[in-house]
Amino acid sequence: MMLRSTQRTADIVSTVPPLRLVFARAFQGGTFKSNPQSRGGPKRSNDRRPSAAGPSSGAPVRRGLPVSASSLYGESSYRQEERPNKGHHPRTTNRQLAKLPIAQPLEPFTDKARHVRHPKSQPFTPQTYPLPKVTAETEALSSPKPFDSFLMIPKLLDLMHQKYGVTGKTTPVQSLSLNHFLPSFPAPARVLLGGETGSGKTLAYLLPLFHHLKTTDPKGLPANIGPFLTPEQRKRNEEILLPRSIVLSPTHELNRQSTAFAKTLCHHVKLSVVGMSDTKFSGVGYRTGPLDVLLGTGNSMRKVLGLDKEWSREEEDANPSWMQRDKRYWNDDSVQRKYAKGKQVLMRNLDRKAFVGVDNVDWVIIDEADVLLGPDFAAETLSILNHIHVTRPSANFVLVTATVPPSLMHLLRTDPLLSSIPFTQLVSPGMHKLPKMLEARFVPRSNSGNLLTDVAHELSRVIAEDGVARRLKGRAGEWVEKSKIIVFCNSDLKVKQLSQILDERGMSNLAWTGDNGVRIRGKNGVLGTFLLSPDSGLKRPPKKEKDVDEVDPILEQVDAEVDAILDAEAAAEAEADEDLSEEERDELLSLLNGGENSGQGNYEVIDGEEMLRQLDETADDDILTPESRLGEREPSSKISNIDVVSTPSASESSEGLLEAKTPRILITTSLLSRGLDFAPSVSTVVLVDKPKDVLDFVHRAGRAGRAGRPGRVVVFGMGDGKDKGKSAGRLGKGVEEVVGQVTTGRLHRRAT
Ligand SMILES: Nc1ncnc2c1ncn2[C@@H]1O[C@H](COP(=O)(O)OP(=O)(O)OP(=O)(O)O)[C@@H](O)[C@H]1O
Repeated sequence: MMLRSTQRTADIVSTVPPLRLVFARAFQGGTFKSNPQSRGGPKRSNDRRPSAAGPSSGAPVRRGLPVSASSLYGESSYRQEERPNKGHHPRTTNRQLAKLPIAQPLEPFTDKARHVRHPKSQPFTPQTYPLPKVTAETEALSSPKPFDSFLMIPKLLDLMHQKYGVTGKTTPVQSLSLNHFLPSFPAPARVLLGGETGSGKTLAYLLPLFHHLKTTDPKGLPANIGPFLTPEQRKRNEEILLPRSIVLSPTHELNRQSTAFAKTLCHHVKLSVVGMSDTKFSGVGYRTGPLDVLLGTGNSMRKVLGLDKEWSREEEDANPSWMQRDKRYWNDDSVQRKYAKGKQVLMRNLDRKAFVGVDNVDWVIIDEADVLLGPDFAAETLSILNHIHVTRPSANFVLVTATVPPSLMHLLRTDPLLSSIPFTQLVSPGMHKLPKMLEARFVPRSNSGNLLTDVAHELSRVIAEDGVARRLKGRAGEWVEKSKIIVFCNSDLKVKQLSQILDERGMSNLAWTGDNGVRIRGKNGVLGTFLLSPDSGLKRPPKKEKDVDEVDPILEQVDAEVDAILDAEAAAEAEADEDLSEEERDELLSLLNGGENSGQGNYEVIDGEEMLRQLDETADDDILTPESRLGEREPSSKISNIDVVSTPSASESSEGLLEAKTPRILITTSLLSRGLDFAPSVSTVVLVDKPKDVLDFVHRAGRAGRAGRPGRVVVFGMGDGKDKGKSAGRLGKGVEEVVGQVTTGRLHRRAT
């Protein structure tokens, strides 16, 4: 009897994974021994039928079963009628016992053993999901057209004419999007909008969004916004913010830039926009009632929607960023009264941990969808989509991306919500290609072995090269802004190390990492000097024109004042961008030459043409073009009057003089590789470390060469230098071939 009972216990223990684990662990140490043969034998361990041969016929023996184990399952765990012989078992004699095989000791419990018994499921091998073929129809739909070929509202059309001129044309991805959404579209929309970096995807989703928000007939509006509100709706309007559209971005920097751009456009078309510009969400806290567009990162959106249960009031209170911002005003008696109501709303919402209702949401735009629906963020993003879908099943979803990895396509086909309505893929023919005007340059590892010194050296060359080009253009009557460079590293530590090296060389730079103070305060700050201004090309709207749907003017004023203070702080961090004055230059020259009258200096002021001429004389004519000669030259011992090329010895003495200049070099990580629209002055992207994969490469490189402008990407530590100066055409081909097949893994050599 005891034997049968222990047999079953051991069988259960050995086959049901969690139990087996518990028991194996509990009995490790020697008291419990089981015979492994019994598990692999013909009698299936989960087979509850009694053996016809009876309990003693070849049944393995378990010796030393602790009392606790038998009492745990006990005899009562068997129903009486299931027992063989209805519970009457012949007593096992000592002789019978002696004939039974001796139990073999159980193999010690190891991870390996566990792995063998429960092999992990096969790793996910993504299928490849080819992008839609570029057909004659796609070509036609994506061909650039004048903006007035689409039936958008006149105010939007005016804006486009202002920005890109009356002869301006849409980009391919904008044509695809406008053709699909205007004047009407099959609702609810499920659209995947794809185009290469810098191809104008922001407008490709904002134009149809604004058009439809603006043209929706007020009678057809959700009840909370319509003119005839019930008392409940009125109450809800007073309690909570009710956006009609939501735009999600992966980073605060991108969110702030998109918000600034959307606000600029909305000043003209009269739509209300709120961006959760803070790393927390003070911008939303005060506000209630209808709103047209709410922008935020996935995380902040989850918080304001009340989906982030982890978030606590204490955490918010402890955060100095928004508390400082608020206290600055609330400690002032005269304004305190004015904001009492706003404060009340904020505090109440903080307590109930939900600021935003989805009752009116008609549009959800997911920018950089391959990140937000990628392995790291998919769960959070899907929780937002599901939350909205429950209340607003008719909401339109638009996914925007420059790269479509198979994991995204897989999700679109397998996720219950996303697969419920197939996504229409509006993908521009240039998708998965590098921008046409991007030149690639490979810098092999130097023998010195000091990568960061090599990088500093290369940066000097790039600055000198751009300086000469700028000077030559200036002579031809074209004013060109000083060029800027973005350097991507793989770690914050390397960003800081490189920044230090450049500081030591007197090369003013901005190191931007996740823990950057300005970033945490909720501003892009001095980073703004690298970004394209949101209102570039647009006339400023008249001051008195106030947005009709805009929120409380007092709160707007608060925002404006806060912005002014934060801007002033940012400005203090970055002094004005000016050329060296005559005086400064002379001083610098004197320093570099070891003192005014030392007579030992090798430095002089030369202009760009002279620099080119001198370089021409020394360069190897067979290999290099006049432009690339600059790049091949050792750091100059001259100071051009355009840009300063510093050497270590120069930098030591000139440090103080140069550091006040606005940084022309931005050093960062992949944090800034997504979506940000950098100013045309950003001529070059430098990749210090190998990007994580080819997608990462495409996005980093794509910060230059935007909107059809020329740009260059300098890749360190790859190639043998022979690829120098090769155009992006060949490079792009490689990228195109592999980019759609990458989920994770190493960067493909061919793609770089
Ligand atoms: N029709 C157009 N004509 C000329 N320039 C345009 C047009 N549409 C957009 N641009 C410009 O192209 C630049 C890049 O636009 P945008 O930032 O939207 O690119 P993107 O495709 O979103 O890039 P990324 O993939 O890096 O996010 C912007 O400076 C924008 O002003």
